[in-house]
Amino acid sequence: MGICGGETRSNLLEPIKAMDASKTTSDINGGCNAIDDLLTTDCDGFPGKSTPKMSTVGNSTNILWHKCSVEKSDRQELLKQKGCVIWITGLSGSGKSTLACALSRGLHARGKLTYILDGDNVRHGLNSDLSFKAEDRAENIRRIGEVAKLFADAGVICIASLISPYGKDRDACRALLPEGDFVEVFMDVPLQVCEARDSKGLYKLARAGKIKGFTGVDDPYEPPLNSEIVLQQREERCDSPTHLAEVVISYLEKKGYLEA
Ligand SMILES: Nc1ncnc2c1ncn2[C@@H]1O[C@H](COP(=O)(O)OS(=O)(=O)O)[C@@H](OP(=O)(O)O)[C@H]1O
Ligand SMILES: Nc1ncnc2c1ncn2[C@@H]1O[C@H](COP(=O)(O)OP(=O)(O)O)[C@@H](O)[C@H]1O
Repeated sequence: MGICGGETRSNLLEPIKAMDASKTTSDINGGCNAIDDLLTTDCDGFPGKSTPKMSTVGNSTNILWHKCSVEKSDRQELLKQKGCVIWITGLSGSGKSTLACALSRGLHARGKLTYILDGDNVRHGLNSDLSFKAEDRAENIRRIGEVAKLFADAGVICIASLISPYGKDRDACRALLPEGDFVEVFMDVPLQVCEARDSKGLYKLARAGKIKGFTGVDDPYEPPLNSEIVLQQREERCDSPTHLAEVVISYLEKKGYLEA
């Protein structure tokens, strides 16, 4: 990749300079002081003269990480919040989607940018190729974890709500993020309560043998042991979704995620 036809070096620098008057060109370009430096290093906007070190990740060979001078901290400053992932896990019917929505509403009302990745919804598109067998659930969780990481890097408070039944897969998603940025919320609702709610009629179908491998019925759910937040609901009617959302919002406030 080279400098595009008609664009001069100084043309290309203008948007960088205009971006943040408080930063020096050196700050913005990660320590590159002169245009000649820019041309011999991997700073963004210019190709390096030296051969860059290529990587291999999984089956992707000869790939190169491109760094940009607009960083996560810049986006967080713009949004006046810190990007993170709220990972809501629990049985079907435990109230994950309801909490995700109440949380999004509560944060939106405080001027905070959120985005929900709901298992059910993501399975309508990106993950529509995945079934509910163990390896597909693992892949569902992995992909949602990776997408959530991108949202957090964008500075967004990303709310992932999916059953995510396996501890190993949840922990792998946690490991994708910096310490503290993955907040696991366990909807600790007994199977009997979820089954009594049965808002989609899926438990009934599972008990009748019409859905095979339904979580909690004939497929496992591994309760998390070290969640940042545990929301216990022992009866069908207990804390309102708004109240539960407030518990999560208070946690985020205390940990400094609602300011840049
Ligand atoms: N076999 C089986 N087991 C569990 N759930 C099932 C199944 N088949 C379909 N559904 C519906 O899919 C929703 C769960 O999708 P997830 O992506 O959250 O599941 S997982 O994390 O991959 O286990 C789940 O939604 P929620 O009720 O919101 O959890 C169900 O609507
Ligand atoms: N805090 C709550 N108290 C009582 N009922 C709830 C609560 N949260 C959700 N519900 C009800 O439980 C059912 C399942 O909620 P849902 O959010 O769809 O769960 P999940 O996404 O875990 O399957 C719905 O009928 C919903 O109205």
